[in-house]
This record gives sequence, C-alpha cells and structure tokens, in this order.
Amino acid sequence: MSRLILASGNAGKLKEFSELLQPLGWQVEAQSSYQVEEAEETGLTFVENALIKARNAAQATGLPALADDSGIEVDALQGAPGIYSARFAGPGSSDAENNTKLLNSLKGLPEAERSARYWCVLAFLRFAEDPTPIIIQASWEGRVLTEPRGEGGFGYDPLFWLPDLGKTAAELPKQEKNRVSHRGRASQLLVEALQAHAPK
Ligand SMILES: O=P(O)(O)OP(=O)(O)OP(=O)(O)OC[C@H]1O[C@@H](n2cnc3c(O)ncnc32)[C@H](O)[C@@H]1O
Ligand SMILES: [Mg+2]
Repeated sequence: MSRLILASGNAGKLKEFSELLQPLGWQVEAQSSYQVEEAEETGLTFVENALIKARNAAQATGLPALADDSGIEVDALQGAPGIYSARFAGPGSSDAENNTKLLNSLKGLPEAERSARYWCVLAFLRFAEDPTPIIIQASWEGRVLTEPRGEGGFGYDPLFWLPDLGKTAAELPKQEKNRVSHRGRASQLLVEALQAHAPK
C-alpha cells in the first residue's frame, strides 16, 4: 500500500484528512509519527508555505508528503489574517485567542461588510526534490458572525457563517463540512489529480 505523510501538526486538519483521503486507499500518516520537526512558514503565499511544509516532511521521511496551508481572508481587513491565520493573535496563539482578535477587529461592522472566505492550498510532493508538485487551491465563501456558534470543526469555524446553510462551519456535521469546505473541495481535486497521474 502506498504511504503518504501528512505534513501538519493541526489535529483538526488531520481528522478531516483521515476521511477526505480515504478514496486514495493509501496509508496516510501524520508527520508526528516520524518525529518530523515542524517547518518554519516563511513564505508570503499559501502555495509557498504548503511547499515548504511538504518538502520538509518528504526530506525527513523519504516518503511522499502532502501539506495544507490554509486560512481565512476577511475583506474588511484587506485579506487579513490570510496566511497568518494560525498566528493572528501572536506566535503560538490558540483558536480562542485568534477568534477573539477577529471579533474585536470587526467590532461594530455591519453584516453587509463581513464577507470572508477560507482558502486551502494543498501541495503534494512525490519526494523532496520533486520538480512537478501537485498544487491545488480552493476557497469557501462565508461571513464572519458577531459571536461564536457551534462546537464542531476547529479554528475560526464557530465564527464562519454559511448564509445558504443557515449555520456556522462549527454547526455542520463533519461529513457535510468535508463535502463543501475549502479543504473538502481541494481534497476532491487532489484525489482526481493523483488518480489521473497514477501509472497505468
Ligand atoms: O501548518 P500546520 O501544521 O498544518 O497547522 P496550522 O494550524 O499552523 O495550519 P496553517 O499554518 O495552515 O494555518 C491555518 C489556520 O487557518 C485556520 N483554518 C484553516 N482551515 C480551517 C478550517 O477548516 N476551519 C477553521 N479554521 C481553519 C486555522 O486557524 C488554522 O490554524
Ligand atoms: Mg502552520
């Protein structure tokens, strides 16, 4: 069975990927199982950071690696926190601290001006020096709510309102989030790309 290293230390992502990558029929393992040290995310784009993380894991393990660099882009904040979503409230900040900072940054802003989207960029490398990585980018439109709702998901999900569904991402059953989310869509496209590239 093909092995794939998931170059992420985010428990929420790892849980989602364990379902999303099932169609591959590969053995998917977190980089922590191989004592891979987390890479520094020094890029200025999601793509660069995803490549840095995937390359770091492929280098350390000698195995194919997949990284996800993702975040929330808020129009009223000119796209912030964007690639800095995980460290919005400072290095090592918790989801709760980041959510509080986001709410404070948008205090008093009317609903019409609270548009936002999640981005997910996936980078798949067959080996560390792979010159033709598979790169996928997908987004998910929503609004930033004025107070948290729901217990599911992770990160900004309790504030991420889906007008068409009448729920936050944290109120969606996990299968439904996986079907429609930025990560869900990106993973579907990745599976298709890997199946198309598979040796016949
Ligand atoms: O880099 P890795 O180790 O994968 O873990 P991370 O949490 O640092 O991940 P990122 O650098 O990609 O930062 C993404 C942040 O964007 C947020 N985010 C991404 N996808 C999300 C989702 O589906 N739901 C809620 N928040 C999400 C969340 O706060 C993440 O910490
Ligand atoms: Mg990170």
